[in-house]
Amino acid sequence: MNEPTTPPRERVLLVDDDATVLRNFRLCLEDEGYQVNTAPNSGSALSAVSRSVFDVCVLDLHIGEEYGLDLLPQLRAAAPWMRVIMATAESDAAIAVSAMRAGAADYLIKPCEPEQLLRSVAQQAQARRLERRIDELESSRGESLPDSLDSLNPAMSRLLEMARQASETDATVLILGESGTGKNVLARNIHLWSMRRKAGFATVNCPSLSAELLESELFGHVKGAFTGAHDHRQGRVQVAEGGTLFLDEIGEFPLSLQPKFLRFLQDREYERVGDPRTRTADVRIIAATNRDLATAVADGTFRNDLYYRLNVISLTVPPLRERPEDVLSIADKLLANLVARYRRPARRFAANARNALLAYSWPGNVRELANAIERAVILCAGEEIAYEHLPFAASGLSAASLASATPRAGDPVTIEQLERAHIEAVLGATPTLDVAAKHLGIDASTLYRKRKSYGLG
Ligand SMILES: Nc1ncnc2c1ncn2[C@@H]1O[C@H](COP(=O)(O)OP(=O)(O)OP(=O)(O)O)[C@@H](O)[C@H]1O
Repeated sequence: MNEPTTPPRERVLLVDDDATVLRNFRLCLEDEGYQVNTAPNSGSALSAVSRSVFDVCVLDLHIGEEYGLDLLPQLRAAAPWMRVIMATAESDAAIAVSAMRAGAADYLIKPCEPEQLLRSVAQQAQARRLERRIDELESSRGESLPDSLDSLNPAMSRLLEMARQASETDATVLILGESGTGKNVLARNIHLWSMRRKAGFATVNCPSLSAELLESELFGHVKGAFTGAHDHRQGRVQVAEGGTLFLDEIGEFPLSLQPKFLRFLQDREYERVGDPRTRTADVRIIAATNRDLATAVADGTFRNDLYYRLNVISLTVPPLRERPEDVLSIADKLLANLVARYRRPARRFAANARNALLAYSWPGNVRELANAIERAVILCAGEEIAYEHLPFAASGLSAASLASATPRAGDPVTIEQLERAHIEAVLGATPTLDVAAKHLGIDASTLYRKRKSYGLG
């Protein structure tokens, strides 16, 4: 049976002085769903690992005049969890052994085929995923809910109360709100508060798949139903039997599949792809989106009848800037989790860090806050996280200018910050993801991943 096809989310750093190699490796990995950054020399590689958290690094042995083996221990010291793949030429193959002794996880002989690069990166990404899973399980032992929810903000408290009430019924719930506000977390909590908690919670990520693959992901298929269907496969609906089916980013659900999904929503009846037998399912449905579904209905990209079927109980999660009361308590909770995960010494925030966390407007919501704290936990060598450990300091922004900061070309900001601002502006000025992707000159799935990683709605 095939595994569900979720794109990898690992972050990969490519270190090489050859721009063509960087470009080719980057495209090849991005096509598979990795988030990729490149560094043409040691200085920018070390600066990248001090700014972001990478899971895998592909490090060339000769970076111009510099020697990859000299950089390896520095990278290992700055990011001990990062798995380094040493790239060497055939003639340097013996050096690969020294690299492995110095802590490299694997080596790659260049020039290599895309499949070899992908295989090696996938192995290391898989190893990181397993390590993270073990860390998460260890740090959540004894806790009943992941990211358990509470709030000091009146609007958010009301929303949580409604969500608790809804969880006692089987009513369909539609969760709305900007990207990164915690819609996934709320959906999972509703499941855990409900009578269905002992059964499965299955997520379907609507935009990451074509209509054909999404149909098979949801409802399953039989062997030979289409080219590539080598095995029978149960769908997410069946995985969620007795429990909850969560449709993330329902606003991107393909129009052609909406009638079949509407019927499923009404009658809980469906057929696997390639199998005429009608099956019934016992699942509770939760859907989420950061799109304005009423506008999508008006544009003709979302069916009216499906919208009304989904919109039985709708919960709109407020953006973080509208619930400043929650920033520090979420930050403290994230700090505790991340410190346990990375085994770092940080225990609290200094006053200047707390003030900066409160002053910033968090356009990427809780996801941006979580990223900022993850980075700070890694950078902070002592017990107290200070202002300089936060990303604002790396951008050269004063605490006073945080609330209104929009980076422009030439500002002392990273390429990622500029890219984020540009993507945000283009998304705001275009009607759909496809049109925005055309403007940006990238494909829609790359834009989808970038939007997610930057926490943009
Ligand atoms: N109350 C919370 N406490 C701790 N972490 C949280 C909380 N809410 C959200 N997060 C974290 O913030 C990140 C974003 O949350 P989530 O994926 O639920 O947002 P979302 O609104 O579903 O985003 P998107 O629209 O992009 O799918 C996750 O890493 C999640 O664990």
